[in-house]
Amino acid sequence: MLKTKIIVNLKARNGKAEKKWDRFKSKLSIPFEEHITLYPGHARELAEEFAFEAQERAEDVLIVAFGGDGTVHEVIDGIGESGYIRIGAVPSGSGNDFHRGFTLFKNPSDLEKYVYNPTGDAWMDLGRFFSETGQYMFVNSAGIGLDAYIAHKVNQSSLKKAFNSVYLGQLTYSYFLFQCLLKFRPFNLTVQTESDKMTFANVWLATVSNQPYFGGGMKISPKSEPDDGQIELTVVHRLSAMKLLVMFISVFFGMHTKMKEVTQLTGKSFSLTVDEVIHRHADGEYAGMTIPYQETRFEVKPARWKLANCKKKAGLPDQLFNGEERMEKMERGS
Ligand SMILES: Nc1ncnc2c1ncn2[C@@H]1O[C@H](COP(=O)(O)OP(=O)(O)OP(=O)(O)O)[C@@H](O)[C@H]1O
Repeated sequence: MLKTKIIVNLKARNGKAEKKWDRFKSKLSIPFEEHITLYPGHARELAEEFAFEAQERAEDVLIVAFGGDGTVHEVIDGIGESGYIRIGAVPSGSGNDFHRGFTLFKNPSDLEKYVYNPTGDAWMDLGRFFSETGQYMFVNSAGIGLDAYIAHKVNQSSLKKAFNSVYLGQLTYSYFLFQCLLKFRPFNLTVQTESDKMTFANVWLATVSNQPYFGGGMKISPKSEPDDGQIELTVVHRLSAMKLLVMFISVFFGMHTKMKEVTQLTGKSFSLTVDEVIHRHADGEYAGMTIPYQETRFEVKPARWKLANCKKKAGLPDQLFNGEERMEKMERGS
């Protein structure tokens, strides 16, 4: 039976995760370790420690992130590139975009079945970005502009709690969209791809996606596949505040891609340079501000973490090689 460690953020969904955890735990009959996070960043530290232990013991371990996107982000950041760790998740946050883009454990019995018979694991890509002010990773998406500004306001606000208390957590982002729209000033953007350089005027947001969803269920990047070794850049530019609102509504259905003001590119890296001080985010968490005319380089790291219980066909044949061999193969480009 696979060793199982569950990292639980009781503070997720403004504390509502606690009740869910009590119910979930009471129905589990497999042996597992429970690790409650005590402060922001604790999930990352725990995951790092578990990955280190697994490496030392050459032992496969399942780490389940019980929380929202922030908790999953920390856990995946913490494990580094360990080939011994499989990541699972139980959606218990407000937005839960991770859980829309990746397979998860919907209930205790899903988890138990997997632990008795751990099949269907698949290597998933990781996004990273680098700038003068720091280095960040992302599992779902990262970006510059209005989306980052909204994410920052949402995370700071006590209204998130109010929405969560009436089970409308995923509407928080939409609510703040209206507010931030009035304050935010579009910027100019230069994008350097692997083969091309392009400029965009009056940009509202530039988002880099590893999976389709962001902002609590908006399908911003319908083509994104988290195991294809590529990332997608979405640039929303040259449109009025009113049309931007229409675009955000159409995003829920993935229809915005037909608008001429929405440009989508696929690649392995994108260097973005803006002419203003603009908010950035990584998986919906504040990730510093841009420095005007200094680039932020986004890139994909293919097959860097292993998703448990993956229901879709994996991009890489996981069964064929272990973590170290996998890294060697990738470095050799095979
Ligand atoms: N004991 C704790 N006290 C305070 N904050 C914590 C604690 N444990 C974890 N956190 C922080 O809680 C934050 C929010 O968690 P998480 O993102 O999982 O839930 P959420 O915000 O409700 O969901 P989502 O991100 O899906 O909208 C994370 O940034 C995490 O670092």
